[in-house]
Amino acid sequence: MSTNYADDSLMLHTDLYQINMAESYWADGIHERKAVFDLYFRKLPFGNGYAIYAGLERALAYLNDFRFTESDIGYLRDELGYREDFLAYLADLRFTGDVYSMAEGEVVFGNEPLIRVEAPLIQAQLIETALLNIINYQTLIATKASRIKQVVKGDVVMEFGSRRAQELDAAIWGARASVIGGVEATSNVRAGKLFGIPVAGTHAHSMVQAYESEYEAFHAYARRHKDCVFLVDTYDTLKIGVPTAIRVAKELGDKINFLGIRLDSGDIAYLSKESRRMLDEAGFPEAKIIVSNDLDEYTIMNLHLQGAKVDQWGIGTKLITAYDQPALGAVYKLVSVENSRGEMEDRIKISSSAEKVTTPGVKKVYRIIDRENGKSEGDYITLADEEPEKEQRLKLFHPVHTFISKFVTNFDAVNLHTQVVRDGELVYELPTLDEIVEFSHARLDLFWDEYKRSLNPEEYPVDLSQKCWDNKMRNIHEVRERIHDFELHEKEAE
Ligand SMILES: Nc1ncnc2c1ncn2[C@@H]1O[C@H](COP(=O)(O)OP(=O)(O)OP(=O)(O)O)[C@@H](O)[C@H]1O
Ligand SMILES: O=P(O)(O)OC[C@H]1O[C@H](OP(=O)(O)OP(=O)(O)O)[C@H](O)[C@@H]1O
Ligand SMILES: O=C(O)c1cccnc1
Repeated sequence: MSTNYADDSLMLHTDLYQINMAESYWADGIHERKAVFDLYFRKLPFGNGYAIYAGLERALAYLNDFRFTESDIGYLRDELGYREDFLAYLADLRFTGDVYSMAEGEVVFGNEPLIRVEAPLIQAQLIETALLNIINYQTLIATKASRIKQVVKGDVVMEFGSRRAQELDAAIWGARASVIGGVEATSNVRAGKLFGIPVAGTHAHSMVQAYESEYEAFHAYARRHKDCVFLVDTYDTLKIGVPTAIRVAKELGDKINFLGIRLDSGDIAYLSKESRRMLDEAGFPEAKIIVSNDLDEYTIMNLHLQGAKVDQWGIGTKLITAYDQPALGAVYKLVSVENSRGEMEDRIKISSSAEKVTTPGVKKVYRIIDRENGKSEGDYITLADEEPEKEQRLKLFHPVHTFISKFVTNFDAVNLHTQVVRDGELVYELPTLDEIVEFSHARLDLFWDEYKRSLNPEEYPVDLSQKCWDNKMRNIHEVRERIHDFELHEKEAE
C-alpha cells in the first residue's frame, strides 16, 4: 500500500472516539477490567432468509497485528495531542483477550453473536471499528453472492466487479467473500494469487476495437490463448459477432478450445436464444454462452423466465458493491463488564424499538438440528453456563412475540462458537478457502428451501433460552428502576 509511513498499521483504522474512550478508561484505571462484546447484525440483508458469515480470517490477522507502531504513536502525539503517559501505555499494548466466533462460511441470522470478544475493556473497545468494517463488508458480499447462486441454480458465476468496487481492498476481499458465497471464479488476478481463487475471463470490446474487426481480434486472441471465449457484441451480435466467432472456431478447429461466446449488451434473452441456435446449427452444441451487463439475481430470474439460453454469468457491479443494500449494519455491543469487586456484571442498552434492545450476558449460540430429518429447527441463544446439548426437550419461543413458541425433542444442539483466540494467541487452525466453501455448502443443506428462497423467505427462528430471556427482562427492569429513582431524585432536588 502506498503511504508516507513505512511502519503504517491498522491500529489507527478506528474511530477517534475509540481512542478517546480508551484514554478515559486508562486514566480512571478501569482499562484492564474484563469486558465482553457481541458482534452481530440485526436484520438480514436484501430481504434474504439467511446470511453467509465471512471476514474471520482477516479479522484474526488484524488482531494478530494489534500493535501501535512508532508512526501511529507519533501521529497521536504530534497531530492529535494525546499525552505522553497514555501514549507510552499504548505503545506497549498487545491484544491479550479471548475471541469466540462462528466458522467462516457459516449460515447465520440476525441477532445472534457472530463474534464474542472477551478482553480487557480498553482492547475490546479499540478493535470495534476495524472488526465491524471487515465483517460487515465481507458478510454482506458473501450473502449477496449466495443469493445470486440460489437463483442461477447450477450455472457457473464469475465475479467481474473489480473495476466497480469501492476501491482496491473491496475488490480483493469482495472477490474472496463472493467465493465463500458460492461464486466459482473471479476476474481479479491478485485475488487469485492471494487466496488461490480460480481466475477466469474473456476479453474486452477494446480488443475488438483495437484490431478493428472481430475476425482479426479473435484470431489474435487465439494465436496466444488455447481456451477461447469470444466477445460478440461490439458491432452487431447476430450479424457479425456470432458468425465471426463460428468462422474463426471452424478455421482453427483443434488448434483452440472454443469454449464459447460472451454477450454484454442488448436483449440477453433474445440474443442468447438466437446465438444458441446459431452455435448448435454450426456444430458447436458444447460452446457455452456467457453473459454479463449489470446483472443481479432479479435480472437473472427474469431471464430464466424468458427462456434465456445462458450457461455462465459474469457479475460485477451489483455483486461487489451490494448495490441494493450497501451496508449490513452489524453492531458491536457491550454485554458484560467486570466491576470494582472483580465480578462480571451484565450490561444492557435500552431502545424504544424492541429489536434494538441488546441481550445482556455472556452467551453461546446453538443450532438445534432435528435428528430425524437432519434439518435445522432454529438457533438457540443461551447464557454461558447452559448446556442444551444435555436437554431432552427445549422450548423455542420468539424473543419479542413470546407467544410464538414450539417444543423440540430428539434434537442435536450444536454449539456454533469456536474459540479462535486465547490470551491473544491464535488457537484455531484456519481452514483453506476450499474448505470454507465446502463447509458453507454443507451448512446450507441444513435448511429447508423455505428459508432459502430469494423472495419473502420464511423467518428462521433465532430464540433466546428461558434463562437468557429472564436475564434480559431482569436487566430491563433494573434499568427502569434506575430511571425511576433518578427521576424521583431530580424531583426532590427541585
Ligand atoms: N431480456 C431481458 N430482460 C430483462 N432484462 C434484460 C434483458 N436483456 C438485458 N437485460 C438487462 O437490461 C439492462 C440493459 O442495459 P442497458 O440499458 O445498458 O442496455 P445495453 O443494450 O446493454 O446497452 P450498453 O451497450 O450501454 O450496455 C441490463 O441490466 C441487462 O442485464
Ligand atoms: O456489468 P457488470 O455486472 O458491472 O460487469 C462487469 C462489466 O465490466 C465490463 O464492462 P465495461 O464496459 O467496463 O468494459 P468492456 O468494454 O470490457 O465491456 C464487462 O463487459 C461487464 O459488462
Ligand atoms: O473477463 C471478462 O470477460 C471480464 C472481466 C471483468 C469485467 N468484465 C468482463
